[in-house]
Amino acid sequence: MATTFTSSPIFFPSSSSASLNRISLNNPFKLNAYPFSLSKFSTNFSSNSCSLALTRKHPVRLFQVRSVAAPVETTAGFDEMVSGTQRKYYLLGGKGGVGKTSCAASLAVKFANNGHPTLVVSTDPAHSLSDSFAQDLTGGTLVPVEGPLAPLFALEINPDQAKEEFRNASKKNGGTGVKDFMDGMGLGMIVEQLGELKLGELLDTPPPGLDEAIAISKVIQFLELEEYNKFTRIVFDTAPTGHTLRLLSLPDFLDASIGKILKLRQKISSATSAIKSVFGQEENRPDAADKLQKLRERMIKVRDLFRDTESTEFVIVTIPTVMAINESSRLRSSLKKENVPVKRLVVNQVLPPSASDCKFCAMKRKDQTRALDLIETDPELSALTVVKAPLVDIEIRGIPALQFLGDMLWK
Ligand SMILES: Nc1ncnc2c1ncn2[C@@H]1O[C@H](COP(=O)(O)OP(=O)(O)OP(=O)(O)O)[C@@H](O)[C@H]1O
Repeated sequence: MATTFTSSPIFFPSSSSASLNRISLNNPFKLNAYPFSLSKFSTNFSSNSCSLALTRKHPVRLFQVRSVAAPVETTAGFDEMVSGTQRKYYLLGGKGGVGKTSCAASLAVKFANNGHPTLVVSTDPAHSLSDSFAQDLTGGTLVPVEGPLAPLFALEINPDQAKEEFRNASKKNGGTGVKDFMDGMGLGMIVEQLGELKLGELLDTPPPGLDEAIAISKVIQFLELEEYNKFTRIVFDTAPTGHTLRLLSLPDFLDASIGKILKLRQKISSATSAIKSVFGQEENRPDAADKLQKLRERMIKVRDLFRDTESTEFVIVTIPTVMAINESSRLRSSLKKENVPVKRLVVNQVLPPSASDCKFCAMKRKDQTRALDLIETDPELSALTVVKAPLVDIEIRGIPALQFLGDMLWK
């Protein structure tokens, strides 16, 4: 017997009858990878919504359909993004709250629906992947995302845990613990040299961006594992702009610090056997210096990854406000200085055209147009491919909503 119940809204890209007409009564269509056939259809254009009854074998599902913005004209060049099976990395970043997670999640879903085994990673200390996918993806390990056609996995890096590992490795090799120990041994000169490194203090009061650097180096560590070989697309949902900018210079800084520590460690360990024991020479225990050396290598990989034009692209996400666009311009300038490849600028939450006489909307649209015009004259942004995504009238959460956003955005 058929059952009737309400489910989450499904979305169609336009309020126009043309869009809705595409669904004809006898025409089965695919929703979230399941075949449905349409049995009943009623509209109410005055409230911008309509109801559908969808039949899948016996049960009847009732959906609310909201009409939203017309699709945007500029295309992101998704064909180029999706082509090839060699691994590609997409880092999405921008000002806080502009829709980085929504855009990153929608891109990951689109890659997976196009056959790429995909990994979406959050390195933002304030994770929101679970909220965006409406699935529990926490835990700091690979978690499968239910819904897309090809495998999609999510990884939310726990920055505190990653930082703790780093702190432990470096303390054994010249951080505050060793400094205190050698101070007690009266090794003044070495203590002074260690003082210069200031790594202990750095980890006690980390500068913004350090979490992000360590989280990304943790991802690199994961990528060395065999189970990660299958991913041909890796999408990063990064922390807001400020973090990202500082992050860019951190790998070099940390690489230099770790390099110094390793050199110093070599000098010290040959000086006295007492000091040697501090650095963990016990049998069956991995040498802390090896761990530190690995971390250093990963930092170099992070730095190289950011700058590899063949495999990596940083996509700037913004919204049509003067403040956000100015910030995007500064971000692009810094990324350019650091040789990080950028080709696309996503302008999210653009008000769709409307025939209504809403004064607030008209003012807001004018304001957005002014901001959008800025992009055309901005020396940093004007050369980028600008992709606009409309502001939709409900929150983007869950796979169907991300598919909907992705289909408008990544074309
Ligand atoms: N085009 C859109 N239309 C309507 N709502 C949107 C759109 N894009 C994003 N949102 C909503 O805006 C909110 C913020 O989006 P999101 O979490 O993706 O931003 P963020 O840049 O990742 O934020 P943060 O900087 O806090 O990590 C969410 O509630 C999301 O559903």
